[in-house]
Amino acid sequence: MIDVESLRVSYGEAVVFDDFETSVPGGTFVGLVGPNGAGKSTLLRTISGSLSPDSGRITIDGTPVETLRSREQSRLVSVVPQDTSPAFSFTVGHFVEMGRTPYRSRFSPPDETDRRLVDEALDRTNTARFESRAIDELSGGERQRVVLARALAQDTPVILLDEPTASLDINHQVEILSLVADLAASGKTIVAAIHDLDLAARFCDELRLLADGSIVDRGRPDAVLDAETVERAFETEGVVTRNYATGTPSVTAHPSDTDSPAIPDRVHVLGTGPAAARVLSILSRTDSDVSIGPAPAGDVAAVTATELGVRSHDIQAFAGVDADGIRTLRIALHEADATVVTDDCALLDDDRVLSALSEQPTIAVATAAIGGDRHNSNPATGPFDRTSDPDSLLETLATIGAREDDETRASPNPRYPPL
Ligand SMILES: Nc1ncnc2c1ncn2[C@@H]1O[C@H](COP(=O)(O)OP(=O)(O)OP(=O)(O)O)[C@@H](O)[C@H]1O
Repeated sequence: MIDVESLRVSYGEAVVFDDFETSVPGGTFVGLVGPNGAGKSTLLRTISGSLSPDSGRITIDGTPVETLRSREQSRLVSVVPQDTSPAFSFTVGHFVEMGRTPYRSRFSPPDETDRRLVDEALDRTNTARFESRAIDELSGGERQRVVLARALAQDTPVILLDEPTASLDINHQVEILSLVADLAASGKTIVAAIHDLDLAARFCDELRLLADGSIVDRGRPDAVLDAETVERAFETEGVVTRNYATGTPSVTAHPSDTDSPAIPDRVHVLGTGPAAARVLSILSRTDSDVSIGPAPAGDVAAVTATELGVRSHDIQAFAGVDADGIRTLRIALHEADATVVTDDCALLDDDRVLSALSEQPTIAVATAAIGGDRHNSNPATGPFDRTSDPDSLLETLATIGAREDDETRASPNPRYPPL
């Protein structure tokens, strides 16, 4: 258990923390997230004892960190720093063995326990094959895993990591964070500064969201990562949805864009699956009133709609659209100023749906590039203009908005310029 009380830390005149408090329960993996300069590294450095606070107290399992001598500290806390470039050229084996220094007298050779812990650490971080190579000849990602191996060999109850996945490829990111989560599950207390919010949400037991030296929110990842809190901390607009593979929150930041084109007030979306979900996510960044449906309940688009607060006309999964569904669709279309349909939408095979759509300004989004299930390339699919790039969708919608101002919707089947 780590306890941080009334902490004040400054670099010269610049105060980073003032009267800062937090705690990390034993055996948990806590992620420090937040914008650049929030104080994540400073907090890690202070907990590890490498930076002295102006005032306040940090205790680990009840022992104040500042009262510990360096060797005692190193038996309690290991650190994987952000910058892992070593000052000297050691072999990987020798470097990892240094993790055992706090337990050995200066000139004694490594004993059986040292050897076993070093081997285990090399094994668990998948770095045993580098054992005899010089550490400064490894890639940044390989070196990062070796530095984690040293921390494992150090065998401390607390491990602090500053951006442990920064230079790792996606496979090793997941591998290392799974390992860190396993270590927490086996009783270690872990605090890691992590920039990638999706990875933090996926692997951490809890988050501390920091901004400007304060905790904006703390708790389980899905409680902390909501759009409003993320916007407040990062000062940018964000959309929080669910990662369907892992079930954990997924955060997409959208820079506040004051130049985004004016689009129609009400936009209806017809489609299912990831492509329609993406369209919803794009539209949810605008001021438009967005609706979707009919979409099968439980479909990724319907679920995303709920998460984004978009109105959804659900139908039972796998059920076709009955007369009631068509009526609902007609009403939704009538209420909307424009409709966006994904071209993999199975309902485009239904003549009643096509006829309803052709009375409206409609844009068909080609979905092959964005996870569409079924590329419907039949030009007879509909009299709609197509956008092949979903990111240009807003511009195309803006042209509809502009035309709507000039023309009435009197002409059926209106044509709009393709992108
Ligand atoms: N050695 C230093 N000397 C002076 N100011 C520093 C020093 N290290 C950090 N700071 C300042 O302290 C504040 C907190 O920095 P810190 O590195 O802890 O933030 P962070 O949340 O880890 O940021 P990042 O996400 O960019 O790594 C920042 O304003 C930073 O400029």
